[in-house]
Amino acid sequence: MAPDRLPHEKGFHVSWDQLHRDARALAWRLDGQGPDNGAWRAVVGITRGGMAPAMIVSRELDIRLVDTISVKSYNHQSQSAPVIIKMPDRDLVGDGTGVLIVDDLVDTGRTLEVVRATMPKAHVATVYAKPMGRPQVDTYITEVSQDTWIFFPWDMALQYVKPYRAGE
Ligand SMILES: O=P(O)(O)OC[C@H]1O[C@H](OP(=O)(O)OP(=O)(O)O)[C@H](O)[C@@H]1O
Ligand SMILES: O=c1[nH]c(=O)c2nc[nH]c2[nH]1
Ligand SMILES: [Mg+2]
Repeated sequence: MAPDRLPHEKGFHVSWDQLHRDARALAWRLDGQGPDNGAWRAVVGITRGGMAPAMIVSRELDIRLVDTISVKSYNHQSQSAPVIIKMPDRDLVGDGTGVLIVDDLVDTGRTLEVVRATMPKAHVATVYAKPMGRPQVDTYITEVSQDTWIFFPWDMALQYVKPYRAGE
């Protein structure tokens, strides 16, 4: 008998193509929503996962001022307290007015809590969101359940999979 469940049923696997489409959708949602006649001043990507969507958003919205904030917290799937190990240029971001902070996803919201505290007036956008972290995000595209692990294309490789009904 075939198993009731596919392997990784609670895994959400994102291809480069899917990420590109979802990050573009995020950009289009943010278009015209900035505080200066709809414009955004700068993008700050949260390293490392936020760098790919930050690049796509800044490209779509023609934002040339792009910086990063580096946060370390997860080691594989276990999290410790997030620590900021590199700040963006303070003269560029100020209190965050007109700044778009971009990350690939919010899970518990701990990373964004720490980042928000450094730029309280910034707008926070992620491509994916889990319910616990949603209050930390102003704009996101796709929500997945809390017990789903999102697998990003930079963490995966194409490989052979056995047929669903493998011969005994
Ligand atoms: O909402 P949270 O529970 O804080 O988790 C979300 C953060 O975790 C991941 O980053 P990670 O710390 O794995 O680092 P990376 O981006 O360098 O891979 C992800 O890219 C988010 O930044
Ligand atoms: O690749 C990842 N997928 C996730 O679902 C996740 N949650 C926190 N950090 C994460 N990293
Ligand atoms: Mg990250």
